[in-house]
Amino acid sequence: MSGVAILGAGAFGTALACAMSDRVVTLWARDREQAADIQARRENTRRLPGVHLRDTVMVTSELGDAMADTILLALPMQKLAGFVADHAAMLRGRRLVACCKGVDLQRGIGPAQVIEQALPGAVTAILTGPSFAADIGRGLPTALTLACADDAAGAELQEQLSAPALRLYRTTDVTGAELGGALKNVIAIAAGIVMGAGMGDSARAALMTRGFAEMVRLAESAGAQAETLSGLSGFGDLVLTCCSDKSRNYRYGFALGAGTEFDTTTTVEGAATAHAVARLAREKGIDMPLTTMIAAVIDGKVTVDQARDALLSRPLKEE
Ligand SMILES: NC(=O)C1=CN([C@@H]2O[C@H](COP(=O)(O)OP(=O)(O)OC[C@H]3O[C@@H](n4cnc5c(N)ncnc54)[C@H](OP(=O)(O)O)[C@@H]3O)[C@@H](O)[C@H]2O)C=CC1
Ligand SMILES: O=C(CO)COP(=O)(O)O
Repeated sequence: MSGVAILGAGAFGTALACAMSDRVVTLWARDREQAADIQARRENTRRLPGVHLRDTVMVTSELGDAMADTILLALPMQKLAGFVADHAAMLRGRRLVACCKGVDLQRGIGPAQVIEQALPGAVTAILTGPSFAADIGRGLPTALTLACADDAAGAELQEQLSAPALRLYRTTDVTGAELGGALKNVIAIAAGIVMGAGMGDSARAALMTRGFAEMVRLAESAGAQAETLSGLSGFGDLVLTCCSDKSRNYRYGFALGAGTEFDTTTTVEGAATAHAVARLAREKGIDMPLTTMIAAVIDGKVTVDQARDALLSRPLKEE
């Protein structure tokens, strides 16, 4: 057994399958009809329409047929714990690369720890960084971070998962990489709110900068290195997601700011993560005013105007 399998045929899993289709790669969808449809049409019309899958991408709904030595888990963050617990026997002994961005709401931990709790001793890694599925799927150049605490295993994964248009950088700072990816989604919601409410580009730049300060503060308190947050998985993804309406987190925030409807079935990782992180910040005594305010706006506990006024009237301080 060798090779790569991607579990989760959402937008990102499908895009990664496209990027790695210079070799045979397996894509697993939980829905039998959807798997058959993607396999026959060579297109995931539900999650990534308009992107063609080469014949080297094998699509299946049989999990047993999607087992390889390296497994990419491309599921929403809040579904990861249940999935790895349900399929622990099948996943044991494989290298597991989490591709999701977020903090588990119930457990207050990131994807690597979620996997390690279900599968103690597993080789786990994180694949994260600035990358819209639509861009990757179209073969546009993308650079991502591959984080693995075991540097030798990380180097092997870096070689194995790099592809012609997908350039992977490596780090052993798993906590920094996963917190960068998780927290930038919360700030992207905030950036969307700012733009949706018409507060302007300058306000967005201020918010991104102060949001980045919060990201570094929390990550350092969790043992991460500040430089990791300045890399692709933190700063890189923050810029991408706060400045593009291709981002679902940004679009969700925009709808909150503009007071318009938003499709609640859309995957918006920053919403649950805002609550998980606001709780962590409270417990650890870390000052995270933006994240805390975003969680309150999402819950409808404060309005966008109240949030703006409260943030602007905080005591003046050094930068
Ligand atoms: N889209 C993007 O541009 C990027 C996304 N990511 C990250 O990738 C992760 C996945 O996002 P994305 O692919 O976009 O999300 P999508 O909403 O496009 O797809 C989610 C996928 O997960 C499947 N799924 C949901 N719940 C379960 C479950 N319990 N068991 C098995 N499969 C399940 C869905 O299946 P079904 O269709 O049957 O509901 C669907 O295939 C997120 O953490 C996101 O932050 C990272 C970088 C870029
Ligand atoms: O993480 C992403 C880009 O790097 C995708 O962002 P959204 O989940 O907000 O669409």
